[in-house]
Amino acid sequence: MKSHLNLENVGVEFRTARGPFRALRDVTLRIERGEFVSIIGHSGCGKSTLLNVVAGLLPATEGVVLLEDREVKDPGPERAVVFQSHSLLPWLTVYENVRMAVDKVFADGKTRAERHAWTLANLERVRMHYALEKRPGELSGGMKQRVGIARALAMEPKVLLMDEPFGALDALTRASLQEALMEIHASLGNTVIMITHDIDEAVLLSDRIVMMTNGGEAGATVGEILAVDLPRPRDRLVLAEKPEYARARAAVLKFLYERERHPAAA
Ligand SMILES: Nc1ncnc2c1ncn2[C@@H]1O[C@H](COP(=O)(O)OP(=O)(O)OP(=O)(O)O)[C@@H](O)[C@H]1O
Repeated sequence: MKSHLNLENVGVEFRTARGPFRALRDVTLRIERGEFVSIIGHSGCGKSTLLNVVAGLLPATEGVVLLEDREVKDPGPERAVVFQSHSLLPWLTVYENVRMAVDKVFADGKTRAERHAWTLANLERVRMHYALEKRPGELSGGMKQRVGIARALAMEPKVLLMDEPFGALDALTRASLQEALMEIHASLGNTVIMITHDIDEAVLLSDRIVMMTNGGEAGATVGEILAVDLPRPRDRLVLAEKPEYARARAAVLKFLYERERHPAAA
């Protein structure tokens, strides 16, 4: 039986001035509807490349990505992406940035009044409804990320793809956005794939953590997959006391550390 999202033997080779460069090989992943999956691995191992293939922004050289049995070939609103640095349009207000996406996706499906209400509802979800008229230049990094998340959610994506969404934020803002993301995930049940460098973040948020090998000449692939069996809703302070949390954390740390010492290990 196929899963909701299937990556089947995905490989990516880039053409460069110095000849072909193999970034990924043989990545096979099955992700269920509503699952929260983190991707972790050393810098440059191919995490963004993998996410871009799922987003439809980059074609796979080999293999396929199937979402509900349909092959992913192009970007689409059912796979919304949130990047590390926000990608809001600076000349539009907070409201307009989200409304534009809503208008694009629901041009036929919703009336003007419904699109207005939907825009506000998504900004409320990330607690940015009090800053509708501000422009990105007037917002903090955390606020911009909130608007980016609202815009992605407003498209009602089947899959939310996040490339180090909180990487550029201070620890407190990061924690508050992690809380917001957990609430949203609990209420909407989206499938989420998130790249992170932060082991605690991965354990706190994920159902499974996909650990990537470094690749080297041969290209990176899935090394290990760790299931995080911690009950939800999760409270970071309570979790910190749980042996399962410490076990999961140690397993990821061990994987990354061993890859650091033996970079070529598959
Ligand atoms: N367009 C491209 N052309 C050639 N090589 C590329 C291209 N994009 C990425 N690469 C190479 O592919 C490899 C994987 O890059 P990628 O950005 O996916 O890594 P990453 O794991 O997301 O890194 P980081 O954690 O530092 O963001 C790197 O060696 C990178 O230099």
